[in-house]
Amino acid sequence: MPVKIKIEKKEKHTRARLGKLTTPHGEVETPIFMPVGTQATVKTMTPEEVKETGGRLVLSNTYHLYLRPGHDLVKEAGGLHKFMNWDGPILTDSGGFQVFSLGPLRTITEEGVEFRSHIDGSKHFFTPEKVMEIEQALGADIAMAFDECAPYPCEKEYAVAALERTTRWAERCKRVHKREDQALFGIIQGGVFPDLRERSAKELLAMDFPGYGIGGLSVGEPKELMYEVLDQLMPIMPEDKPRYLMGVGSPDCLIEGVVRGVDMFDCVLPTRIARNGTVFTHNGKLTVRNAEYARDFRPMDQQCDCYACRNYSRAYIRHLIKTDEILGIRLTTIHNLHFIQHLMQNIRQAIREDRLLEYREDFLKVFNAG
Ligand SMILES: Nc1nc2cc3nc(NCCc4ccc(CCO)cc4)[nH]c3cc2c(=O)[nH]1
Repeated sequence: MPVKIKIEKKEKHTRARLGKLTTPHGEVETPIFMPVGTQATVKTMTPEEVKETGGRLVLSNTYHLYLRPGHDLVKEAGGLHKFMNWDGPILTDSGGFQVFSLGPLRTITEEGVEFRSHIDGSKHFFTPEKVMEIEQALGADIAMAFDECAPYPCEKEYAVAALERTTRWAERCKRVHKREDQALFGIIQGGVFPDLRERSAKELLAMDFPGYGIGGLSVGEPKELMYEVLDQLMPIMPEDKPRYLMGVGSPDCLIEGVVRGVDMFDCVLPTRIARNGTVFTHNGKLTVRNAEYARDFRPMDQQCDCYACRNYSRAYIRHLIKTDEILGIRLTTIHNLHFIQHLMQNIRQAIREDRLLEYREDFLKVFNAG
């Protein structure tokens, strides 16, 4: 059993759990936020810097690495860990979300998805079997099944068809997945329809995957609707398997997801907005590139002890970003990753002390007031 979760403590007033996720590349604490390294790098960060901010498990992406540099090249390099010099656990998403996001550039059939590369328009065909070949070549500790992520909004019939195909493709993934040191996670679909979510979960739980992604969310639906789907879905999830809410999220969504029993999260948000010159602070978001900070010699967040906040001012970081100096987005990235990991550390401590609801109230009162 290469990947398993051990629940250390259940929070008294919520469904939140404190756990330890064991993988072939080490053990990590949950709830966990996983920085996204789509093309085998957490953008602008060295692996040491990712670790320094608190990152322990990083994501990479099958679709992107298949297109560039190619999974065969990564395999030849000794696999993803060696290639990107990351000695901790890695999770690869299957590309289900990417190929479905290509819109008109893709054709879905029962066999698989024909799509055109977003880079050069060349034609490719992903089947569950092909995606398993790619993920096994990349060698992540956790590989996500090839699924069909229904858009939001969509007709219930569409969500049914996507759920049913996702179940059939999960079977096909499981049948060809042979790598013993890699855990294959199923992905639950079903759109925002509680009955479909329950059906998708039950069909995939019957296949006994070591962990489960909750897909089809954070695709444009209102946050309250996502929370409602989780309220209905989480009670039927097994206690002893990791629950991974894919593509989430912002600080409020992370807290709300943990309250509802989610163990694992990933999102490009912290690193993406950092490159646009926006950072999280305990008072909410701050766009440090704005003119109002030109002569502001305070740190980005006066309550933050990250490398960027200990050594540089808003004025300096704004100057770097305005002049396209690469150090600027490196500093905002370091800060945002540190901010999110520090939030997860506070959440884990609040679970230990059975005061997660108080923590949620205190954090959001100040964060949302900003
Ligand atoms: N295989 C698979 N992967 C997924 C990845 C996802 N990622 C999301 N949401 C991410 C949304 C997202 C995208 C960009 C930004 C930055 C904006 O500045 C923030 C969030 N939902 C997702 C659903 C699925 C899914 O069903 N199946």
